[in-house]
Amino acid sequence: MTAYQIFTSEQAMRFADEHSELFGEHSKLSATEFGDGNLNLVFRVVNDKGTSLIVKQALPYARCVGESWPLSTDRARIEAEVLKLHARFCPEHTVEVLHFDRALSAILMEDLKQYDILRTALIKGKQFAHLAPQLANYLANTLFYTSDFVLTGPAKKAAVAQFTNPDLCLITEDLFFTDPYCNHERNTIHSLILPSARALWYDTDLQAEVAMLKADFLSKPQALLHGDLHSGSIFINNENCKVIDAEFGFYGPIGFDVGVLIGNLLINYVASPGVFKTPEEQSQQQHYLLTQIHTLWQHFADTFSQLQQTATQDPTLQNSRYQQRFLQQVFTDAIGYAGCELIRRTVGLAHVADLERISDAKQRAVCEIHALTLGRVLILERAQLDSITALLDKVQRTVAAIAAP
Ligand SMILES: Nc1ncnc2c1ncn2[C@@H]1O[C@H](COP(=O)(O)OP(=O)(O)O)[C@@H](O)[C@H]1O
Ligand SMILES: CSC[C@H]1O[C@H](OP(=O)(O)O)[C@H](O)[C@@H]1O
Repeated sequence: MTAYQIFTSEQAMRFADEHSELFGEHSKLSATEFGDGNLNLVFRVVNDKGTSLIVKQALPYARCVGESWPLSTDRARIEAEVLKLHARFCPEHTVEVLHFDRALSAILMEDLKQYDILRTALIKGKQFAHLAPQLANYLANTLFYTSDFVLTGPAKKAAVAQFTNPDLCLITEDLFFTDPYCNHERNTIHSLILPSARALWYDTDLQAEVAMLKADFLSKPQALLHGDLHSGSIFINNENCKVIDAEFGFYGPIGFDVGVLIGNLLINYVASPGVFKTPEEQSQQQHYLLTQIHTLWQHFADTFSQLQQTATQDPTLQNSRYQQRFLQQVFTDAIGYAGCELIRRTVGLAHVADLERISDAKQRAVCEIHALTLGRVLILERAQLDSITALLDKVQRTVAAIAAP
């Protein structure tokens, strides 16, 4: 067993060569580190015929901060095991893991170089009709087949233990639910929105609802979540979507995965006036996003409900009234988590390009205030938003009301 060491390009290349037949013998390999995420090293290893693979290695600290933020490298095991399990239930939309080395905390996986990162595609205004149905499929299958509807009590408890992920869950517990609602040094707040950000620190009604959502995140192990399904964790091209980066995976509330994804589509929605030049382009993009959110929820709910009716193993959970109530609660939870994602990506530590790339500071501030206002409304009013049309109507009305006060 090789002891852990941080890979150089040369070592990443050797790792890929040792664990894949793909390159063949006597291949001339080269490797480049090109990771742009917050946590890990990502290398692309290529041979002289252009065949390539990805090596991802967990550092013993958070890449975006440095050694002052130590982090367990066990996250690489979690990532590899979540991806492999999710691939069992939805292989078409999960990146393929080819090899995992526990000692080196390194994963060898397929290179999705024929795809674009969804966030980049959204910012460029690229539209794909298959985005929502495919991701709904991914969510419904991975979440249903890892839940109590299918697993026996003992199997579920073993799975919860296998995917206990304290370090990465703590990041979400802090960055998602705590920091944005207080004057925390980790926050990054652009000066023009300081009054709106500061209002969050004294908003006890909002803080009470965020506490409810956090308590569920801490104590509702419904299914094996991806745990960080933002638009930088999804690759897309003209035919397909694939999900990567499952290191935040753990057993948590199903609405969290659904909500983070919806939240990211809504971030692009509020950023559209700053990203797109003409009002036509903006409204086309916003229309596209609302249609995708509608399809995402509808397709997710239909697929999940179908699975509940046909594949539930536990006889008690076969009750149809229980199954409908379960799904309705997932929807309510998802709206709340979407609201939290809008807020934390605007004033927390980890910002996103949709808003950050808006070069005009005043325009960016307008979009950021829309994100905070919409996030707050979704968190506070989630229990009243009882259908996807009610949600989308609320999104449009809320943003229009701030745009034209
Ligand atoms: N399988 C892959 N194929 C192609 N590029 C990848 C793959 N996995 C990661 N990347 C690239 O590396 C970047 C960072 O990967 P990610 O898994 O998000 O790292 P982190 O965990 O540090 O956030 C992605 O934005 C993407 O550009
Ligand atoms: C210090 S981690 C901040 C932030 O980064 C993670 O995303 P990613 O690894 O995809 O860049 C996650 O969203 C964390 O909240």
